[in-house]
Amino acid sequence: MKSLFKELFRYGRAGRAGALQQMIDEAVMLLLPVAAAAVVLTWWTERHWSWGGLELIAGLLGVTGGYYLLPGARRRIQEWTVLAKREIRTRYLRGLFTPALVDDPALTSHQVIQRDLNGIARLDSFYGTFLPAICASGLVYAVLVVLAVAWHSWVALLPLLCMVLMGGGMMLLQKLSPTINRQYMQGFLKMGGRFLDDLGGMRTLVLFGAGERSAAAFAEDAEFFRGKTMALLKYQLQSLFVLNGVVFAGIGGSALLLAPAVTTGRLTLTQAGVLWLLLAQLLVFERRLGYFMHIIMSTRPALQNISRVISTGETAPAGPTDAATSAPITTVRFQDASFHYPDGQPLWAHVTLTLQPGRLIGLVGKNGSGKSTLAQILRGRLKITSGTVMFNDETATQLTPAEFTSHVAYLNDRPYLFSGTIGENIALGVPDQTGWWAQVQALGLCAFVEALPQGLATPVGENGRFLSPGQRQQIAFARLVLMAKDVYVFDEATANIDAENAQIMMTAMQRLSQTKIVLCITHEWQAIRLLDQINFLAQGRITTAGYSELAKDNPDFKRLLASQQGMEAAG
Ligand SMILES: Nc1ncnc2c1ncn2[C@@H]1O[C@H](COP(=O)(O)OP(=O)(O)OP(=O)(O)O)[C@@H](O)[C@H]1O
Repeated sequence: MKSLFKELFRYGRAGRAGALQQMIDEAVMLLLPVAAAAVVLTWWTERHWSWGGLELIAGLLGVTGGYYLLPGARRRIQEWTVLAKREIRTRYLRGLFTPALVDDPALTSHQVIQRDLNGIARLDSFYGTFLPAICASGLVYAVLVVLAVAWHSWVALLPLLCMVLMGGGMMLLQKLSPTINRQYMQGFLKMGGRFLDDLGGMRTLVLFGAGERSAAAFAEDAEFFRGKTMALLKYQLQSLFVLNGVVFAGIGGSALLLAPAVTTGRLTLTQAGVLWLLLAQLLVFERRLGYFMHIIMSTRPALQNISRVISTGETAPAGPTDAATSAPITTVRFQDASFHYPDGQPLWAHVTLTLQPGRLIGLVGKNGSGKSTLAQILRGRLKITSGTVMFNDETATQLTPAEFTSHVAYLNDRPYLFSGTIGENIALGVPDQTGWWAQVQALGLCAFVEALPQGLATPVGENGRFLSPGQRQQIAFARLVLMAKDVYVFDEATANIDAENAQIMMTAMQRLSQTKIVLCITHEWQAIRLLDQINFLAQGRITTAGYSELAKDNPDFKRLLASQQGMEAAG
């Protein structure tokens, strides 16, 4: 928690000094009513004006009046808050786009929006409440201690006692808090995730007449969230009850304790009044701090995540193009490699295969045999559980996520297109905007663009919905080729597109494989036929051979082909 506060304090540096000035000034202002009370009490008990008190009031008014005459004096805490939040948001968003976090399961869009960006918005309480309250209570407590020592009173110990009582009460309640906060956040994220999902798939819901079922599921999530919100509110009210109870007991109790000191003459009424007012102010600030701790506990998961994303962003290179790119990868070798998911049986074992440019290499196997898992290992997203994977002379474990991103390109059957034009989508990552179209044409990709009236300037619509799936795939393929990677992994990239487009894609893969490592993962008969070398994955083992050899000798391969041909014949 301490390091979290330290980290928050370092943001918005340009506005920090000004904000601290305003905090100190506001804290000093708190002494004004105390000085005024001292003057009034002196006049009431001794029938003369306390000139010292009046001078103090004049001095305080002078200092604070002078400060407030400065332009923007009252807005400095607010300005710092805005600056710090802006910096945190910028660093967080930059961190989100580091290669290491691109596929982080804790950073889905609704988690980013609901938990983290919302968490940043709630940081107002840190800059605008917590720090001013710390500053004010520090000053008031220092004055209280000095006066209590000078007047031989022990009341300066009372705020410490109250703090212990508040802390104890809060700690007891906070034993419950992690569970309550976690469940509340889970409910919030689940409901938000379903909302975004339903919004994205609204047409599908309508088409399948599943709107009512989905509404019922949403209502269930909303009810869960409502229950957890009520639990959180109850817990917050209980905390407030503890905080208020201690504050009021402290204020009332201190008055009762100071009264005998006045009656026995150990303190004058003015001294007792001054001590009591300082105590009351201090306790009110302690209450504010207690409540702040409460808010910070509920924002903690977001803050921890924000801090993780920011530090990953700061330590990793800003993007794939900035990554330390070593020599091009010309060989990838799996040597006696095995893999299993933490909760599963071995998926495949003792795999040995070599990937090099010069021929189109395939990875073939039936659904669930572990092909995509192997692709994730090639991308550095997963690690094998035994054996070795070598990229040139380096083991996969030596490569950083950024290096994987800079060397390995991946395309599955669900690429994302942006709402701009075809040209903008293809040239998305191209720094030099000239000459790229010729590269695309050389692979035989995107020839359909020539027949479009607007050519490359044709809008693609939201996620490419004005285009056919095959056209979308070609654009995504071309976009990757222009990034000039060394290893290309096509994971079922020709699934779900028509035969003509699939043929174009396969031809482009063949051409690309002359200079780059290309691995085509597929279980489609039409695509399998075009592979130069097939790594066939069945029963957890890989057999490497050509098409005709496998089709002749391997019963599992024959079965896969037969079922594929059957399915394709059935349409
Ligand atoms: N993160 C995961 N945790 C546990 N098991 C997983 C995980 N991802 C995949 N699996 C399981 O591993 C097995 C292999 O999955 P994988 O996606 O690699 O197969 P595949 O051959 O690519 O299948 P398909 O052809 O359907 O894409 C499946 O049984 C799958 O359920």
